[in-house]
Amino acid sequence: MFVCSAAGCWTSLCRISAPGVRAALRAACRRPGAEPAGPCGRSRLSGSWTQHQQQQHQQQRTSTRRKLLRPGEEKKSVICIEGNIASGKTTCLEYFSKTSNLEVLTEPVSKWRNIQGHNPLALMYQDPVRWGLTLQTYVQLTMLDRHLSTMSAPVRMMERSIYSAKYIFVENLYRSGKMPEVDFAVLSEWFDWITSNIDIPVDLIVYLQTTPQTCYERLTQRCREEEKVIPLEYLETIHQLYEDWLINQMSFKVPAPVLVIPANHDLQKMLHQYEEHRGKILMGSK
Ligand SMILES: Nc1ncnc2c1ncn2[C@@H]1O[C@H](COP(=O)(O)OP(=O)(O)O)[C@@H](O)[C@H]1O
Ligand SMILES: Nc1ccn([C@H]2C[C@H](O)[C@@H](COP(=O)(O)O)O2)c(=O)n1
Repeated sequence: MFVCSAAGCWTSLCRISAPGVRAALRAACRRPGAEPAGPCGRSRLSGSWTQHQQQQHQQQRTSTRRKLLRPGEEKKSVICIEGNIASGKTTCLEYFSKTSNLEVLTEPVSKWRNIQGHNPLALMYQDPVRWGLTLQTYVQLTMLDRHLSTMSAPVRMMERSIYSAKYIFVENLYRSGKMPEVDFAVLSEWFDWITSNIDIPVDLIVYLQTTPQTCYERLTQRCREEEKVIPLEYLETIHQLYEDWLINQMSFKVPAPVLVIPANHDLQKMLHQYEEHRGKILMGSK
């Protein structure tokens, strides 16, 4: 059972600027006995839905949504586009942004590059041991804010998620010895609290599967100032973490079914694949 001291919570909530996060934290705090809404461990889809997966998925969605939907309220779907750095996520979102009744939310990278005149993304790449916690705390807050923002269309397609922030990037910093244990513990407790007390619906994960080499070439071509220090080995580690999470499903719980799209191809072939998979991506989330 979740219990909180309202006065204590308000003191700390006042410091949080993201309004969506503040509202959700407040709502969660007012819900003694609120049920944890953590990851559910659904499995991977490679090209097609199995009947069992579809039934399980539908049952889970129905039972969750039954509690939340009011009469006449529209059913909404959230699709998260996941993949390595420079795998083509933003390009994919751009393509789908022309779809009607769909909103796209890119990762708030501009915020990570500029918070009140500071650039925690650049600081993290320069000195991960010192600044990893700073960046990842802000990533966690801004991703939560993205997840909780009011939907303006029945379908939302968003870049990455609060889950990959923790399971891929925080995990990588910690495992590579670049995040002190105490920093990892603080971030983990925040993450566990959030995912146990706040409903973060994800209906489908689309995994853009690339080789690290392809990402390295695209990253070099994109030429983002902060990322010039990234070596191929970094992308290889991120790739392996993604594969263990979404393909092998042996590291962390997967919060939604996974649709894998091979993404090493040139742009034209990628757009063709998106068109080919459009139904599965948009209807698969229903
Ligand atoms: N299929 C593709 N083939 C070649 N270049 C691509 C392809 N998709 C994206 N790019 C380019 O690669 C870079 C990274 O793509 P982007 O969509 O920003 O990746 P992400 O959002 O995953 O970091 C950009 O310069 C983009 O124009
Ligand atoms: N939790 C995170 C999420 C992202 N980053 C870094 C990785 C990239 O340099 C940049 C944006 O990623 P992209 O959208 O280009 O794949 O942010 C991170 O360090 N931690």
